[in-house]
Amino acid sequence: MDMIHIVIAGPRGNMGKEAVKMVSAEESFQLTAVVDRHHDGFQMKDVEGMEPLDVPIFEDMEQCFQQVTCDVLIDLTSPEVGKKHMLTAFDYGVRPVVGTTGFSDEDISQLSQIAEEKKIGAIIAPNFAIGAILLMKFSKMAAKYLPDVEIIEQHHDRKLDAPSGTAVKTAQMISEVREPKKQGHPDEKEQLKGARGAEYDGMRIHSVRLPGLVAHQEVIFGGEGQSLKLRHDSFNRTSFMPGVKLACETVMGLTVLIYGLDQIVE
Ligand SMILES: NC(=O)C1=CN([C@@H]2O[C@H](COP(=O)(O)OP(=O)(O)OC[C@H]3O[C@@H](n4cnc5c(N)ncnc54)[C@H](O)[C@@H]3O)[C@@H](O)[C@H]2O)C=CC1
Ligand SMILES: O=C(O)C1=N[C@H](C(=O)O)C[C@H](O)C1
Repeated sequence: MDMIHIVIAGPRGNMGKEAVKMVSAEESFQLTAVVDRHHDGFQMKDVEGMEPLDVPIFEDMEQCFQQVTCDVLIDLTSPEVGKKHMLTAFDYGVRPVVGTTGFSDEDISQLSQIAEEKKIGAIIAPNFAIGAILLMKFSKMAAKYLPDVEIIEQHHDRKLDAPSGTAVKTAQMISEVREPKKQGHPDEKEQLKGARGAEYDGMRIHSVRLPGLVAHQEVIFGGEGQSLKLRHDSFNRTSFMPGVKLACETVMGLTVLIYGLDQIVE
């Protein structure tokens, strides 16, 4: 396989740090730069807390793409920043692999349209962990038979977006197979606002935020006299890295945007 030149945005974040380790350890990947909010002009090895690598740091994505070779941009920042980074990547013919969550449906369809027009591959993956992808697929399978479902996602208390990207994607996948349905009693009233969680197409999503958690999701199905619970836990961020690697390899052969690794993991 040809060497894949990679730039990582958000290299000091929880996910970015793991991605730097994974990319720099892979023989067929070369980390050519990182894009950080600070430390423009430094090398990673000169910055405390960064890996001791001879890799340049840029604060500006355009300058980065003008100065280093890049096939794939891995973005692990925030939705506003991630969208801007994707648009810049498309301008420079670079394929984005985006783990950042919190994009709206409009963002995704706008970015898909640009990728299609420019024939540049892109992947937005709300969850890179293989177990979480299987949880989404199993949930879709179960919802055909047990259409009453509630999603409970639990994350660390530094998370900015709620509900999680994974919970939204799970609800979207379930919606593809179940008849539109409003759950619970038709006359139910929330005595305390938010008690029934967020609503997605009649389904309820509950978001828990606590220190000590990483990323966890339960999908609970209810039927007459029975219940089915599907659960996935990420206990650390290394759990996401095989999916990031797979996305970087796969995006090289794409000419459209793929939303969700469920499209790739068959
Ligand atoms: N798809 C997946 O499997 C996963 C996705 N995530 C998502 O990834 C994103 C990042 O998560 P964490 O690493 O936990 O967050 P974090 O807050 O630890 O890291 C985000 C990093 O982005 C950096 N950043 C912000 N603006 C920037 C800019 N303009 N240029 C360069 N860097 C910038 C921040 O300085 C920070 O270091 C979130 O949206 C989260 O939901 C997190 C875990 C797994
Ligand atoms: O912020 C996180 O940590 C995570 N975010 C993603 C999401 O919003 O689904 C993926 C995973 O749950 C971890």
